[in-house]
Amino acid sequence: MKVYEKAPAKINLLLDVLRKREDGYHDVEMVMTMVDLADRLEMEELPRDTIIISSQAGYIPLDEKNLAFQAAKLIKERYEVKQGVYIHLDKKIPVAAGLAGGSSDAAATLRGLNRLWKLGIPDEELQVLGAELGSDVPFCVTGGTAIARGRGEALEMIEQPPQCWVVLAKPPINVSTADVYGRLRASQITEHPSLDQMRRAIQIQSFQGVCESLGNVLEDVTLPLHPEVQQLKDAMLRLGAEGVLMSGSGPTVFGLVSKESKIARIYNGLRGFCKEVYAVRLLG
Ligand SMILES: C[C@](O)(CO)[C@H](O)COP(=O)(O)OP(=O)(O)OC[C@H]1O[C@@H](n2ccc(N)nc2=O)[C@H](O)[C@@H]1O
Ligand SMILES: Nc1ncnc2c1ncn2[C@@H]1O[C@H](COP(=O)(O)OP(=O)(O)OP(=O)(O)O)[C@@H](O)[C@H]1O
Repeated sequence: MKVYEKAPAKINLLLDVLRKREDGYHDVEMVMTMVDLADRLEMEELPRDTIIISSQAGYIPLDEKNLAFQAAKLIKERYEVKQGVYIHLDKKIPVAAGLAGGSSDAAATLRGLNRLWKLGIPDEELQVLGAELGSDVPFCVTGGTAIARGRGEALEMIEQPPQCWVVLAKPPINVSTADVYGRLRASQITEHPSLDQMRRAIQIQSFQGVCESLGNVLEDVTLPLHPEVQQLKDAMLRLGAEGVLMSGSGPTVFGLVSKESKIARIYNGLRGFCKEVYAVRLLG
């Protein structure tokens, strides 16, 4: 038997860091939502007790370092599943981009294997399992739009933001999430984005309000290290995006656009100096 799952990318409309914790993680306040750019996973049961990962993407690990492998191993161990699984990852989300590609693959693996092996695990339990794999995984289990607290695992579901276009552009540089958090001095953050203002803008479905409330304190670390991220933000604004922000720890920048007629200009303008550009919708 085979099951299929879509693993969409996430963006952070807001990312604030409150404090560094004893365990090395940071307490955050984030507003997260999904966009219509997704990896596709195919999962097939194997009679042997083994986990095999394949992918058309040549640049991700296919062994136990792969988050889908780790998710399959975790669910097999916890629920004492003796069968094995073959997982094919059709990667569409850029890797190490700040779009939670690996986390979403892990969450999709948990959902898929729950169905394949008829385990009947409720979403909340999958989220608890997911938190063992990464801070973004619990949100990716259900998707939607959420305020995430704690280290990202404490979720409060909220309504969808007003529908719009999202242009994503990833400059050709690698950014490590651990390195960005490691360089951040939480006590020295002077400007915190307003969660209340973002929540209100979403509540009243104000696109302009959402654009005005975008904020990510990790930009304070990534932008000085990688000036090309700031250049991308400036270019997006110049080309007509109504709100722009770096997603997660970067380096991907997203621009929110209300009118389809503006997309071609922004897309073509960015393609001039950035190979990885996508124009997608928010996942409603
Ligand atoms: C940047 C975001 O992607 C925004 O959604 C997340 O905050 C990070 O989520 P993630 O990639 O799933 O992160 P994890 O795999 O759990 O952690 C990677 C590393 O980032 C740092 N980290 C992560 C989350 C957090 N709240 N505080 C941290 O300090 C830790 O050093 C950790 O070792
Ligand atoms: N299934 C997977 N897909 C992509 N990368 C993976 C996967 N499994 C493990 N990795 C490794 O994880 C690292 C981060 O990749 P990923 O695409 O998840 O980053 P990200 O989008 O920055 O995530 P986040 O936004 O959660 O910080 C890469 O170095 C990659 O080699």
